[in-house]
Formats: sequence, structure tokens, C-alpha cells
Amino acid sequence: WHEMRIRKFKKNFLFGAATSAYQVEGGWDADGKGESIWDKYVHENRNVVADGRNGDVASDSYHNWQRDVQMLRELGVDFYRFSISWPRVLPNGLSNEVNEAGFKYYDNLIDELLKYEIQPMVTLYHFDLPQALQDLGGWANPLSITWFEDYARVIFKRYAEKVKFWITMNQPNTICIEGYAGGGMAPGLSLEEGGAYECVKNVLLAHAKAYRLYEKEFEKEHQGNVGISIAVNWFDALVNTTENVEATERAREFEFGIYLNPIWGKEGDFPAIVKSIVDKKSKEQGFKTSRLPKLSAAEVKLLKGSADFLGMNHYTTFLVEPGTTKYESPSIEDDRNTKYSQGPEWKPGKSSWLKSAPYGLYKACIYLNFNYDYPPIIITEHGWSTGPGLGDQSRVDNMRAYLGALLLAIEDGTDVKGYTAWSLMDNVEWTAGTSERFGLYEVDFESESKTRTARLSALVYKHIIESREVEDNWAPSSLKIEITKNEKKNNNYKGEL
Ligand SMILES: CCCCCCCCCCCCC/C=C/[C@@H](O)[C@@H](N)CO[C@@H]1O[C@H](CO)[C@H](O)[C@H](O)[C@H]1O
Repeated sequence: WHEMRIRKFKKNFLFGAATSAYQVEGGWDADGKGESIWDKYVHENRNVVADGRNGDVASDSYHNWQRDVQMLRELGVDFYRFSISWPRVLPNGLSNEVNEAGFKYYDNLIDELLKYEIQPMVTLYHFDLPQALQDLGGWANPLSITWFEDYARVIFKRYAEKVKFWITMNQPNTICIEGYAGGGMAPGLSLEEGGAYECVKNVLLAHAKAYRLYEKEFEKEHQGNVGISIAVNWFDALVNTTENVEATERAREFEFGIYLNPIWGKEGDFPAIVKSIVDKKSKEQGFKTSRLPKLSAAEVKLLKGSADFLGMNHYTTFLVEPGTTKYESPSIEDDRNTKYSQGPEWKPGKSSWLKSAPYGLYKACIYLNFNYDYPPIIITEHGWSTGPGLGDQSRVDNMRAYLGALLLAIEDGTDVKGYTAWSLMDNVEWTAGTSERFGLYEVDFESESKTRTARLSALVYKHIIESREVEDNWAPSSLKIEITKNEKKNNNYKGEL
């Protein structure tokens, strides 16, 4: 049996590519930039980065921004998702001290993008908190809500005229669970007694405050869209037993429901199952109050509906069963009590957690539709890791399979507005350094200028963007990539998404 129907992305579907500041910029202390939590983390823990290549220089986009835009033009993308390094523009994190030299970098990048009709999609926060704010408790301190709101105001004021797509936060679960509960991300804390859940609450409220700020002071004049990016990998029962199905529900609610429900849930607030588990365990553990902080009625209201789109970061699928070992208590692992594995037949990427299971993207989309009432979605990250080398056929296969699954999800009613390939170029994959390559363009990290060269996947992605179609058998005649003349850009940027 062979599926003959040809599915196409609509003309106004947006295609983009993404990076983040710490992962590509380098210039970690250039021109008055303040220290970030990642700078401190990698400098104080010299062996924490797998191959020793940290973000000090990275892909050196701080100096290569013109080449970066040239690559985006070669691909023919509609938008570029990048993040602003908070300590580059506000070195101590607060708005009393502004680093004009740092802003100049983003001025140049944004102007260059607009010159070629590539829309900037700006992430305000992608894991690199100013260390000065971490010294005050970081996201575990409720003052972080105001710090972020003030930072957002500075950025909106400067760029609202030019930027129509905003993402407040990238992946609160990575920020809080991996950063504050022993997950190996900066600042490398283990605040299992409650700090990680405080972080979740504060990050969500900081997002909502920034959203409401834009809504009140900028939206009318500038007509931009503000969303948040959440890691929505798929979680399926390992086998269909009651215990596995219950464990799978816990996995979904702890991994992404805890962030989605306050914004898109019918009643708002944290998911009932998360509240009841953590409240009950906290009591048993002798805590006077739950380790999961409450959201007041006013906070529930502030959060509900605080996004114009859901930024969905999707990479892979996990199979779930109940935990099989006794986890440390108290801990989030113990609260969730799940064990994850992946299909033995799924093709592996270079990252240990990354296996190709495109059906998971389809199922995740349908789940979001049913549980959160068809939210407008932009896939703000999807990608594949390899080793070095230009012939990245496995990335091509993965991209085609996932875009095929996405087309099916769209056909079945999912409101997907756009897709973002992670990543435009090889970069510093956090503690994996450059040992896992996610780029459509290879970066030669040994070269002085961090030379970028198009991979096979760059040419295939370019062809998909041009044809709006996923053709399994298409292959370029060479790896030479050129800017297509008379590029006609999507113009769906103002007003309603
Ligand atoms: C050996 C297989 C057994 C499976 C057991 C798995 C154990 C679970 C461990 C979970 C690890 C987390 C996996 C999820 C990762 C992604 O969602 C996450 N990396 C996405 O974040 C973005 O990733 C990009 C590429 O990795 C990029 O780094 C970007 O900055 C992030 O936003």
C-alpha cells in the first residue's frame, strides 16, 4: 500500500531557523557584557563541557552576523529565531545600567534581517541569566518576576517597531528542573526542597507579566505576537497497562502540563494531578506547606490566555512506565515517579536522548488540540544531531519524516503557523559542547573565522521551503547553495497570526 496524496504547506506557512545567544554568539565578555550563569558554570567547572568547547567563542556570531544573515538568505527562510543575551545588554541584569555596545550587535543583526525581508523572532530568555541576578537567588527569588518585566520593557521599547514575533521564555522545564533540580544545566543547583517549583511559578509569572506589558503598552501600535516556547516531546505508555497509562499521564503533566495548563487550560492553574501528588508527598515528608507553591486567583487570571501562540519545541518521544527504583526524597523525580525508554527500532541521533519517532509529533499535536482547545502553534524548535560532516542524510531523513507528520497533524485540524529548524548552524550544545552537531550549516570550530558550510540538509530544507512539499527522492546536484534571486517572501507578519 502506498500513500499517494501529496500534501503541501500553505503559501502563508512560515519557515525559519533558530539559534540562541549563548550557543552561537561567543564574545562572552566583549564590549561590556556582564557575566551569565553559563559563563560562571563552565568557567568554574572546567570539565563540565564534554569536549571543552564552551560558549566563550562558540560560533562567533558576535562577529559573523552578516554571514549568518547570508546563510538565512541562502535557505530562503521567512524568519530567524534568535535570543537576546540579557547580560550583554543589561550587564548587571537591572535596567539602571544599559550596555549600548551590546545593543549595537542586535541593532545590526535586526536591521540586516529586515533589509532582506527576514522577520526577526526574538527570544527574550534562552537560559543565560545575568550572574548578578543569580547571586540574588535567580528564578527562585520572586523578585525575578519584576527583573524580567523591566528587562522586557527595555527590549520592547527598543525593538517593538521592528520585531513582530516575541518569545518570552525558552523551555521553563529546562530553566527550572534541569537548572535548579540537578539536571546538569546552569546554574547547576539541586533545590529539591522547593526551589525548583518556586522557579516554575516565578518563570511563568515573569512570562505573563511580560505578555501583559506588551498587550497594554505595545500591541495596539505595533501589532506583534507574543508567545512562550515549551518543550513538548511526546510521552507514550510503554505497554498499555493501567500502571503505565497512569505513569504516562504523570509524565505529560509534570513535563509539559505544568507549563501549558496555567496558560491554555480551561481552568488555568497547575494540573490537578501535579498539585495533589506534590501536596500529599510534601505533607508525608513533614513540610508545613506544599513544595509546590500555590497560584493565587489573581495569578491564575494573569496567566490564563497569556500567549498569542504556543511555541512548541519537539524533538523526540519517550515510552513511559512507573519508576522502578526508589528515587531520592524529596525530589521531582520521586514526585513524578516515571521511568523512560525509547523504541529499540527508532533511529538514533548523536545525542543519547534523541531518537526518531515522527508519529510522536502527530500525537502530541492531537493531544494539544484536545486538551488545550486547538492553540495556535509555531514549532519553535525541531532538529537532529550528528557528528561533523556535510553529508547529513540522517538529518534529512528526520526532517522529512517529521515534516510529513506535521502535514498530517495540520490536515487533522492542528493550527500550525510555522516551523523552525534547530539549528541554523552548529553551536555549543550546552554541556555536550560541540560533540553533538545540530546545524544545517557546519561550523569549523578550528578555523579562526568559524567558517560555515552548507550541509546536504540545508539544500533539502531550501527546496522544501521553495516547493512547500516534502519530496523523499529529491536530491541536489551539488552541495553548492546560492541565494535565489527574486525571493518572494511571506507577508503574514502584521496583525492576526
Ligand atoms: C538511552 C535512552 C533512554 C531514554 C531515557 C531518557 C532519559 C530522559 C532524560 C531526559 C533528557 C531530556 C531530553 C530532552 C531534550 C530536549 O527536549 C531538549 N534538549 C530541547 O532543548 C533544546 O535543545 C536543543 C538541542 O538539544 C538546543 O540545545 C536548545 O537550546 C534547547 O532549547
